[in-house]
Amino acid sequence: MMSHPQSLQTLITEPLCFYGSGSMAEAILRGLVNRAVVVPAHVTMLNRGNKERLDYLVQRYGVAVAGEESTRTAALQQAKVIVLAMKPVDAAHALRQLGPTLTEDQLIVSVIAGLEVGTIQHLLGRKQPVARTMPNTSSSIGLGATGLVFSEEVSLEQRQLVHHLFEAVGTVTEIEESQMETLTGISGSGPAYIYYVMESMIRAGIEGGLSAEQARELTIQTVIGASHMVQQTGEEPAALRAKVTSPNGSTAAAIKVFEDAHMQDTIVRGVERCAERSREMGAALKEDNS
Ligand SMILES: NC(=O)C1=CN([C@@H]2O[C@H](COP(=O)(O)OP(=O)(O)OC[C@H]3O[C@@H](n4cnc5c(N)ncnc54)[C@H](O)[C@@H]3O)[C@@H](O)[C@H]2O)C=CC1
Ligand SMILES: O=C(O)[C@@H]1CCC=N1
Repeated sequence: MMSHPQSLQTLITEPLCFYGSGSMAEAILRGLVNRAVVVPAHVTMLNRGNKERLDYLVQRYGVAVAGEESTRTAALQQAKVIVLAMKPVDAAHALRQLGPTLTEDQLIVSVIAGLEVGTIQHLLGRKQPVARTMPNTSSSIGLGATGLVFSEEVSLEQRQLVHHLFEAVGTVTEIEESQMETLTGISGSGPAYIYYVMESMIRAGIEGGLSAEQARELTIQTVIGASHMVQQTGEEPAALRAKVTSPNGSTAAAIKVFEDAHMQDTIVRGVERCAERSREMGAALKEDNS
């Protein structure tokens, strides 16, 4: 079941700590702050010592930051929810260090691709409550799509809190953990595929003589219109495509070029490869002894 953003947001008052403050952490933070579901002063952002980045986050969002080793430890200890938002390669070391400092009511929310609930608990060295999520960067404008799995240690209140967090920035789909990599291939990485198509359309527009601005605006409106059509009409994309494609017309000519290049199969293979790569990253983390 997919749950949708709520019009009346619940204010999250529990102290949150983003352990890793890069693109994904900022996308979630921006969505939460824009929707006023968190008190920025109750949110602490950590990184490995990039002070400029932390200064920017303070100025832009009014959050608290912890750049020094001592303040980092204190921020992690005080947080009710710790959002793991570092790159997979940095996660094993960070989790091993974090484990011994945790109390049992602290919730770990991971956004890290491939990192399984069992691996998180193994690296922490304890059966901590864990929510494994796969959001995407569209969370920053409230249009994210987040996949979600809970460990059995997560309480009802903690489940609700995680739903509130991610429903504030988009839709939430609770799934089985075995489906997480496929979901990553669709919605976690999916924005990049759409940008890739948009880049190609804009390039073709410019090469055909439109101004860069015209090509960009026409492409944006076309992508917005097409996705809203699928959502609002409830029709299948294939049926909507058929309505655009007059027999022997210009669209049919374009689709023929795509089919000759096996584009659909290529996209399916890309999604499958993304899922496989997430599994590879998860396996590497399982074996990481750093
Ligand atoms: N960018 C995206 O579209 C999505 C990313 N993700 C996941 O989000 C995670 C982060 O990705 P990005 O934000 O793109 O990476 P990023 O490179 O922009 O940010 C990573 C952050 O982690 C910090 N960090 C690393 N090790 C640390 C440590 N030991 N202590 C404190 N801070 C530490 C870095 O300083 C940096 O602030 C990844 O695991 C990725 O799988 C998930 C969904 C979508
Ligand atoms: O490329 C990555 O590894 C992350 C996971 C989903 C989107 N970006």
